[in-house]
Amino acid sequence: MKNIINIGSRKSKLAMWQTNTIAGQLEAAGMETRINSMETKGDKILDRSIVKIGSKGVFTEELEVQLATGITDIAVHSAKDMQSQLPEDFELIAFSQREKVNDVLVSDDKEIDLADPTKKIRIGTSSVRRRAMLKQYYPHVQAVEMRGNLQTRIEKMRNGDCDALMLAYAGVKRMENDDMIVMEFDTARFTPPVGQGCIAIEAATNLDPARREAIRTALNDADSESCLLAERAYLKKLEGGCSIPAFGLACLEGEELVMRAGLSSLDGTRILVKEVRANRSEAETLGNNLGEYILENGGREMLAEIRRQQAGE
Ligand SMILES: NCc1[nH]cc(CCC(=O)O)c1CC(=O)O
Repeated sequence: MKNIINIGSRKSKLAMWQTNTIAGQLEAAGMETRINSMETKGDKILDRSIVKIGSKGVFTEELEVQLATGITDIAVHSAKDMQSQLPEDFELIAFSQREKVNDVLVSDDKEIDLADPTKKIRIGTSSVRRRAMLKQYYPHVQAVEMRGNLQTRIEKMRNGDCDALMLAYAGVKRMENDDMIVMEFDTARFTPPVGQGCIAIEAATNLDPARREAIRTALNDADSESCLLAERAYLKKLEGGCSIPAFGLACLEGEELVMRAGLSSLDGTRILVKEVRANRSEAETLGNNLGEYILENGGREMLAEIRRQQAGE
């Protein structure tokens, strides 16, 4: 019995899908698992945007308490929901193989066409990045604030709150709503946020090293890890989490990492973007340098303005 891996997870349907997938991989590697699911602060507060709830790690804090006390060995997260700087004594020990990373438009109206400026289309999203990019590339489209899980959002859309939803393909696919996808956004203009499509495994740094290694061997995808190290180094340089409209995507071309990342102003009128390449062994340096470049070329001022605007909201 003592070799059971205890896994912490949020209770949402997407979180449980991801956790069950991870548990399945551990079981396939010969380990026994037990899932300990809970509602976090971020799941309970649905009437305010994440920016306004204010505290960092609203989806992770309570899971980290369980890791620190040894109630759980690992916690399963969407990589993109993780802060770039984890609290001391915690680390990400594995990254899953990645799902398709792009955003999609979900609607009951198959005829919806964002490119037609005569149509008044309202798109539900709570993401500042998606809001800014929509303003940039489809200025006639209206973004409306929309939180809650995928099922809630689809319900709100059907109640008339909006005409379509902009979401990560990964979540839509995992919830088996991919039959409602009416458009796929290209990653060159709509570059996804750092970590999209990837599941990250968090542990306390005091986790038994043999357990840590066994878990990592069963779960870690080396290609995913290279990309995520670059992307997370970028976000860390910007001192960002999911509340700033930063974006970053690294892909492997052979042994070379190609990374495209940037930052948008909240109103979507300005977008900074840069693409760089390096050998995958330089993943973190690549992300860090790209962050430095963005900061030095207008990003620092843009970030300061974003933080002022968000503080005033
Ligand atoms: N922000 C919430 C969130 N966190 C992870 C996913 C989807 C799965 C993923 O991108 O890994 C979503 C939904 C969305 O943004 O549409």
